[in-house]
Amino acid sequence: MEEEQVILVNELDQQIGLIVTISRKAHFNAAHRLYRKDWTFEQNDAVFGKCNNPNFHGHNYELIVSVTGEINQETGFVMDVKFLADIIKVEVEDQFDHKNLNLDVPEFQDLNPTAENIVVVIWNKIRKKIKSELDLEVVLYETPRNFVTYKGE
Ligand SMILES: Nc1nc2c(c(=O)[nH]1)N=C([C@H](O)[C@H](O)COP(=O)(O)OP(=O)(O)OP(=O)(O)O)CN2
Ligand SMILES: [Zn+2]
Repeated sequence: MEEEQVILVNELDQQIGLIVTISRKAHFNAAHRLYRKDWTFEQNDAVFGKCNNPNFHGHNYELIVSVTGEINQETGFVMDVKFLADIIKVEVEDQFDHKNLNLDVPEFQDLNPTAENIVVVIWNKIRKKIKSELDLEVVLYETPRNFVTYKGE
């Protein structure tokens, strides 16, 4: 019995200082139009092509949110993934899902909703809700073949 306890303590000791990444997937469906308000239709057409359709078009966005940090010795968590899921729901899904990004989402009133700009907006919203000692990375798939990554660097 005593021998078992010693082994257990040693195993726990080995976890100290280990850095682990936890990830949570999410998705939202949204419409957008890529264009600049200060350009003519022709200028926008030349740069953004079919994405400049004035009647908008939509994507099934997929998200992978990753948090990296030290394992808490008491809980065994980097952070509770349920807590991360709740942050994503409130900060991203509730704000973006089934919305027109250009018309419905304040962050894109004057910001072109490209995948690059969307991932930075999402990162900033989630960053505010995560402990400062944890690192955050967000990967956003706009289509199954097009995706962007932002780590705040
Ligand atoms: N750098 C970026 N380029 C493009 C973005 C972007 O956000 N950043 N966005 C678009 C459009 O939103 C467009 O709707 C993307 O769709 P599409 O070109 O149809 O992408 P697919 O992966 O479905 O296309 P395939 O070529 O059939 O693989 C364009 N560019
Ligand atoms: Zn698009």
